Amino acid sequence: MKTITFIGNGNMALSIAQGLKKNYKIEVVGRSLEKLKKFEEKLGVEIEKHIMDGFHMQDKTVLLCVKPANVQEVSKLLQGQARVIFSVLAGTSLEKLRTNFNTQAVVRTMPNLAASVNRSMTTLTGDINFQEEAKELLGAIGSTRWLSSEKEIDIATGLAGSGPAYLALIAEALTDGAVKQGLKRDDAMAIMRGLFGGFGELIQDIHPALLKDGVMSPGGTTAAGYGALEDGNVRSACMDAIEQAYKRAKEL
Ligand SMILES: NC(=O)C1=CN([C@@H]2O[C@H](COP(=O)(O)OP(=O)(O)OC[C@H]3O[C@@H](n4cnc5c(N)ncnc54)[C@H](OP(=O)(O)O)[C@@H]3O)[C@@H](O)[C@H]2O)C=CC1
Ligand SMILES: O=C(O)[C@@H]1CCC=N1
Repeated sequence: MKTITFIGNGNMALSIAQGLKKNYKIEVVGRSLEKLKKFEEKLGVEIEKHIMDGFHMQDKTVLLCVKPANVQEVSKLLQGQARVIFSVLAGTSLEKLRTNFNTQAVVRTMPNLAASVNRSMTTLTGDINFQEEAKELLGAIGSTRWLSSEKEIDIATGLAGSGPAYLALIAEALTDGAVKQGLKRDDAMAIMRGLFGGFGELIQDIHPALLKDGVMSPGGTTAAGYGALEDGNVRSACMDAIEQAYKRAKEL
């Protein structure tokens, strides 16, 4: 079994490790043995645990899962030259990764929180020689799409990386709206979850505009509600959200 070396033991590392644990041996490098043990407990399989300071990554296949602000601090603690680093760090350029880390190759990846349920939409870019390996590795946690530039992965970060948070806002707001009109909270939550489950399937094959046309009856309830969303500038706010997320990715 091939070994994947996670550097970082946070949420994203755990979500990805969940998807990989059946087909790969997992090694995790962190700052505290206690946290590494908790990671192992949550993952439910035995892992190799290593402290970051002085860790040798010679010829290893690394999944870098720390925060963008940790790059310099973390890189100073590591020794040896990695075979390849797959980074999940938002907005952190290939150049910055190559400058800080001793590695033969670098690929940027942008998974999302659905990695924990094997349904991540992960975008990829970087060393073209590792395109197939990146697709196979990150394909274990959902769908992948290789992009041809860093600009594109920074934009996609706003769409699919941050996207679950934006959709969660919509989900919570619609549920609150139903509660405000008198629906019980438990019922509203169950209905909202059913809505998102079915919508997730539908949107795979139908253009959003056609899906909307199919729901909206002349003079009906959907048209009434849709008008309120347009009055509230939801469309424009969604487009601004992607713009602001992209802008932020470039600053990281
Ligand atoms: N959350 C998400 O939905 C997504 C996140 N990402 C990216 O994933 C990366 C990790 O995010 P996430 O897992 O959510 O964050 P977490 O906060 O859960 O994990 C961060 C990890 O970095 C480690 N760390 C923090 N500070 C330092 C430091 N100074 N030196 C060494 N290690 C440090 C933490 O160690 P310790 O446990 O010891 O504190 C922890 O293991 C980020 O770069 C983010 O851009 C990408 C896509 C989606
Ligand atoms: O908010 C962030 O910066 C990270 C990247 C995408 C999702 N979470």
